[in-house]
Amino acid sequence: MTQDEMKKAVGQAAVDMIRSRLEKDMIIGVGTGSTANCFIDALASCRDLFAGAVASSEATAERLRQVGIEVFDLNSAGSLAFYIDGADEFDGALNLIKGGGAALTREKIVAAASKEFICIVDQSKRVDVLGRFPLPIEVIPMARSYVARQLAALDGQPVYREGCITDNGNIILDVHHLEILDPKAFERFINNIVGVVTNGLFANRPADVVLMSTPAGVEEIRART
Ligand SMILES: O=C[C@H](O)[C@H](O)[C@H](O)COP(=O)(O)O
Repeated sequence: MTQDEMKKAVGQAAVDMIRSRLEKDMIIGVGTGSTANCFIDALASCRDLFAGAVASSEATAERLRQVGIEVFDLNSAGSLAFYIDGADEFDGALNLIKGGGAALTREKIVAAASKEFICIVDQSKRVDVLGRFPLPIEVIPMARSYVARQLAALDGQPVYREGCITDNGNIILDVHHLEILDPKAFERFINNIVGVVTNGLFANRPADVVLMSTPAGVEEIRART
């Protein structure tokens, strides 16, 4: 089974998980990336069962509209029933690293506004300790050098993502060579650096459930207690 086939399978599994819980007036949150795109494609078959979606990026909004799903502004949508999105890494507590596609800030906002976060990944995203994937940080452009110096002092190696401007008009620094042993504290610490908009750790709002695609099928993973 190829990675693309695993992404399609987990996109379909997420639709299977929520289909019977959709309601006519319900608005759901939809994430960004290649796995989220597979979810959107599978969701199209249910478009008459719910009102529409809030998108975590301009790219997702466009894809939702293409398959006939109405896109709502979060400010007029209220609380969302579900948020379905991919991730770049997840650990046993369902903490995530996200933002490989530069959509982390809007993703974090939509996740925060959602009652249940269903994360969809293939098995390559599972790690014991977060940090193998460089941690994306969205930064106000004028603060780029200042924030990079603060991050370097943490023993991380910040790398400017050349040519990437987020949907919010900001830049991304990817921090390499981290071993994130306390994701909740690290998320808060990075967010306290002046000039940081947000970082790609989802630890203070982790996923509620991870659907992980493997060649043998899709596993449902809940956090270890
Ligand atoms: O900014 C992008 C998002 O956080 C994505 O959810 C993440 O990068 C995973 O993307 P993919 O499903 O393409 O691996």
